[in-house]
Amino acid sequence: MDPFRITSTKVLTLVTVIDKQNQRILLGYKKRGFGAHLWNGFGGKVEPGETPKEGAIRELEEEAGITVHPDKLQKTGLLLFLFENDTVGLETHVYKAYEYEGEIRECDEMRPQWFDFADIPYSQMWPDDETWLPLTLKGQDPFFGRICLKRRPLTESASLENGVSGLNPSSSTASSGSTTSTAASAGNLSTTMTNTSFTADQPSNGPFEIFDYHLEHSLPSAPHEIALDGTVASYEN
Ligand SMILES: Nc1nc2c([nH]c(=O)n2[C@H]2C[C@H](O)[C@@H](COP(=O)(O)OP(=O)(O)OP(=O)(O)O)O2)c(=O)[nH]1
Repeated sequence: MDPFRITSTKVLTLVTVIDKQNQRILLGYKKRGFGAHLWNGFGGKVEPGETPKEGAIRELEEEAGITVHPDKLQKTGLLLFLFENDTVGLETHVYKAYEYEGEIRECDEMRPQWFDFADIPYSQMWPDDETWLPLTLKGQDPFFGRICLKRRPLTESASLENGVSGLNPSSSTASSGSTTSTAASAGNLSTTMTNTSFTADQPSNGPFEIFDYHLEHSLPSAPHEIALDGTVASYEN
């Protein structure tokens, strides 16, 4: 049985705010919850009745204190995070914004900070970010990614105990997304990697490591459908 086979998805959002002029990106240090102690974009679960874009705008406001007009929020990708032996996939709608309104502020969940493109703290981010965030920054988007994550070996996780909380990704509640048995779309294959392990001196990017990933640059049109093997049949903007 495929340990990355899913039976349902949860819909999440993730927003990166980019200051093009100064070549920097706004990230937030997650203080608690899923992915705690990692730097990440802003986002979370899409609530019932919300579109992913509406959810993304709400989460950005809640977590960073700033507002982005819907027309200024661009879809940069759709990432499907699959966790070993977890039948719930995280269907994550990824957006970017070059303009915002309001004052950036810290909240009890996130501490925002600007990072120069040259100093993005990948070693303290989810391990897959290094595979797709550069595509956003270089404008090589939108993209679709299927990312399979597995827990790091216990010895490594144990040494991370005080660093990153490794919650069961599907243990929290969220609105449910699509589940279908539709066949996969093809798209332009760009990258595939298997069994990447991290050395002891790069341990800080969370309790998970990449087992395998696939990124492609061509996206089918709406509405998307996630297949049980984690591939996507079409795409929603
Ligand atoms: N960059 C990156 N982000 C990820 C990965 N996996 C993953 O779930 N995320 C993002 C998507 C979401 O923005 C966030 C997890 O959402 P969440 O539902 O736990 O968010 P939350 O703790 O803020 O909860 P809530 O506000 O929705 O209640 O982490 C990943 O591998 N890389």
